[in-house]
Amino acid sequence: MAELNPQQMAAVHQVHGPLLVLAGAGSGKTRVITRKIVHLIRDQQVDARHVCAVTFTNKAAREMKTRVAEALQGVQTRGLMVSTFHHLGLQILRQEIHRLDYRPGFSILDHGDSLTLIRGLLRDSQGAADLAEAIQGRISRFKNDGLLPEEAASDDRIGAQAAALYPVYQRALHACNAVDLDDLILLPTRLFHADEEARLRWQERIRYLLVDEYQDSNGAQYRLIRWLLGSRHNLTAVGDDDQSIYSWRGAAADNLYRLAQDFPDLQVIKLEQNYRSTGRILTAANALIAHNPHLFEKRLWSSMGEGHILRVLSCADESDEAEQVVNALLRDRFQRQSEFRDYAILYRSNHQSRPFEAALRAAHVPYIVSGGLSFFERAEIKDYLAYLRLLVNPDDDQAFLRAVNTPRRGVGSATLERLGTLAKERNLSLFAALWEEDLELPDKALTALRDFGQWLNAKTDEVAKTELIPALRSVPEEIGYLEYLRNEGEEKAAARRWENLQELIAWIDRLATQEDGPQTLAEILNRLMLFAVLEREEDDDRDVVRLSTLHAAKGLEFPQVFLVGVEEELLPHRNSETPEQIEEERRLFYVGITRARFQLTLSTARKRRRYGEDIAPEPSRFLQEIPKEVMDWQGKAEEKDMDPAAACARLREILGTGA
Ligand SMILES: Nc1ncnc2c1ncn2[C@@H]1O[C@H](COP(=O)(O)OP(=O)(O)OP(=O)(O)O)[C@@H](O)[C@H]1O
Ligand SMILES: [Mg+2]
Repeated sequence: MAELNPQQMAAVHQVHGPLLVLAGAGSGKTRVITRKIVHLIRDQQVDARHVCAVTFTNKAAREMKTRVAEALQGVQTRGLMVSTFHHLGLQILRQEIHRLDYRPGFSILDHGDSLTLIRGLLRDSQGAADLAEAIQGRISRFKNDGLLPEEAASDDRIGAQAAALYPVYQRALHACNAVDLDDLILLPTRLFHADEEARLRWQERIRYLLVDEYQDSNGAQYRLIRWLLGSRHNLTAVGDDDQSIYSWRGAAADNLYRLAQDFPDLQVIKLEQNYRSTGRILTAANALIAHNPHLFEKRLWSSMGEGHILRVLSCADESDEAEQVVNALLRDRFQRQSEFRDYAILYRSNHQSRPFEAALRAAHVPYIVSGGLSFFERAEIKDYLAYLRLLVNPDDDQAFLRAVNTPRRGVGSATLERLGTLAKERNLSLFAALWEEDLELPDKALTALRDFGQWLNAKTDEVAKTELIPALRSVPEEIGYLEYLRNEGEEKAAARRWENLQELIAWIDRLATQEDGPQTLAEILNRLMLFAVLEREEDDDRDVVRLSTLHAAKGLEFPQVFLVGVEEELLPHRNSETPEQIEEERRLFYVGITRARFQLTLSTARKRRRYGEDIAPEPSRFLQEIPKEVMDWQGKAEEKDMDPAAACARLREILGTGA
């Protein structure tokens, strides 16, 4: 247990009862969790299958597993659970979902599929189409707050509509044996509420529960924690109220207070030494966050020396900003002989990555965008996954609708409507309805539909009885997908999309051959859908610069951080109006600053294009909250616009026209 300070040590050694470690960024909270897992298994001889740790991202889970395995060196860790809340929920549902009257092999709907479903339901009750998204958000919010369909209520109009639709939506999901992302947490809580046997089984299994980034857990997750703890109360929660950045997703720092209320014997440990960042970075972070209300005063200190001064690049416009940042990065890398992976470029909103990607590409710098447009949002990937989903769960109506006409099989919308009506009348899935004897359709359409159904049946058989990967590999060929792609677009685009598909299949192959990886198609698909809806699997080993939103950077650290677009409207985001929203934006900035270990560079632009217009943004108000003496503004002097006559003369000079 080397390399733990006395407070960390105390947190690791307090094995029984509820414990909250409440501490600022970089103070070693995540390390406490990792070391505690090791302590439980190695020193306390707890069987690894009784230990469960919850992290905020899959990436963090992978990292933690690796660290634990390194420290345990060969000690048995089979059954150890380290995963996100969603993954934990999925694990529970995989074993128990039949007890909630779903069939095994259920589908997980992504955001888009769930929206389509809601649109369909709204059409029946004549709502405007653009309402669907608002309603989806509100239903998701109910679920995140831990509310069951019968518990949801709201005073405002859209909320009331959402509360009314929630049970209908839930029945529709159930009818196609599907769950949405929020259900991965909510359904286990419903199960544990109603089913004592299942509850006892899981309480017996998970005897030690450790939760990282606790401040961002939501109401549903809190319920799940409570159920899992049972009467043992062996909870280690670590968090930082100053890093709570998901209140829009129903996460409530309230969960911090709730712990104190619900567990009178709660122990609280504070950590104050920061092991990540140099002094000036911490001075900036401390001063900034002091502008927010606090649970208690946290003054982080570091023994790493004062370090570099914070650079602020004042840039002409967004492409200048990208160029300056990439130049600074390359210069720095050359001087320090460091690696690309030491650098991160962080921003508030996804769209801000574009100029940086362009500049990095131009400079031949390898990079990866996290939290960006996912591989899984591509049409060819969704098409193929729709087929796989049907092979596992033919009643997945969303997948059916996608697959039945991709590639086209001559099944028109009139046919599908007929089928849909019959399915609804009889409470059947679309797939089940197509075998109904009195399905009245023109011969050609009926044959096309049933041919498709028969192909699906035969393929499902093949998947069950023969080797999995070859059976999956032949799907695109059997359905004529390459020709379809060629008819859809140019040859080059078709080739690229075909390649994406091959990449996916190769990945599935890798997943299936991994030791303790998923084995059946249902398991593989569940795993893929989790990546697809939550985050992309990332190739962590590559030496690349990381581009990331501030949200997706939580918990990570980098020697060099560029935090770009530190302007009003961007950070704080222009949708933030209330004092509470501004506080959340400040926390987001705090999270960004505290990712940096040795050097932090901030940047602003004097001109930006927005909605086709040039605007002149102001530097973020947050910059004024950072003490001047730790900041060095660069390039501010060139701020003056050139006067037009001088510019003209200069141009003539360059062109050598003299006219
Ligand atoms: N006692 C210690 N001695 C030396 N280094 C430590 C110690 N504790 C933590 N560290 C290192 O400090 C860095 C920050 O630790 P960690 O990521 O656990 O902090 P955290 O509190 O989880 O931060 P965040 O709030 O950003 O999630 C890591 O590089 C970690 O290895
Ligand atoms: Mg952490």
